[in-house]
Amino acid sequence: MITMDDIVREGNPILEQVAPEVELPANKEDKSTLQEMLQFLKNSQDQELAEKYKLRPGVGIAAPQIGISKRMIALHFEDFDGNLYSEGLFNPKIISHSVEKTYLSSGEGCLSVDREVPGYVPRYARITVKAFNLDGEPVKFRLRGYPAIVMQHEIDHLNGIMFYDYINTNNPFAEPENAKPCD
Ligand SMILES: OCN(O)CCCc1ccccc1
Ligand code: NI
Repeated sequence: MITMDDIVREGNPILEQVAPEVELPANKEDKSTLQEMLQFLKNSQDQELAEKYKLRPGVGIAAPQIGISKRMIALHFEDFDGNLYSEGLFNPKIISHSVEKTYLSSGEGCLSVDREVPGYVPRYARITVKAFNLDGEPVKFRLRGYPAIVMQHEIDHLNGIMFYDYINTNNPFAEPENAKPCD
C-alpha cells in the first residue's frame, strides 16, 4: 500500500517535470499503480487507517508524487453538495475552460509540500476535462468550483506546476483578477 514514505517532497526534480502520456490500453502495472493511488486517498480519509499508517488526508494525488512520471491522477472527495468524486484517470486533459477564475479562501496545500504556503491560488472557475478511466473508457467531466480546483491541482502536477506558483508574491491574499472565492 502507498504510505507517506512513498510521497516525494518538493525539491525532487520529478515534481518539476512534464510527465509523458500513459500508453493505452494501460498495462497491468500502470492500472495497478493507479488503483493503489485511489486506495491511498480512501485510506488517507479513513480515521483509523490514517492514524495507524500516519497518512496525511488527500483529496487527490498525481503519479509524479509517488515518483512515477506518468500522466495518471486519482481523485477522491465530496463536493460542497455531497456528491462523491472517486476516479482514477489516465491522460487527463483540460479541453476548455472559463475566463473567470476561482479560488479557495483557505488557499491550498500539497502532500508533497511539508509547510504552509499561505495565499490565494487562482484557477479556472469552470473546466471541461477529457481522460480515460480505470476501465479504459473515455470520460468527460464538466467541473466548476471545488471539483474544478482539485482537478487543476492534480493536472498541474503532471506539468511540473505546484500550487504556490500561482500565489501573488507581493500580496498573497490580494483579490485575484476576475475571480470569486468558491467557498
Ligand atoms: O496533489 C495532491 N495533493 O498534494 C493533495 C492536496 C490536493 C488539493 C488541496 C487543496 C486544493 C486542491 C487540491
Ligand atoms: Ni499536490
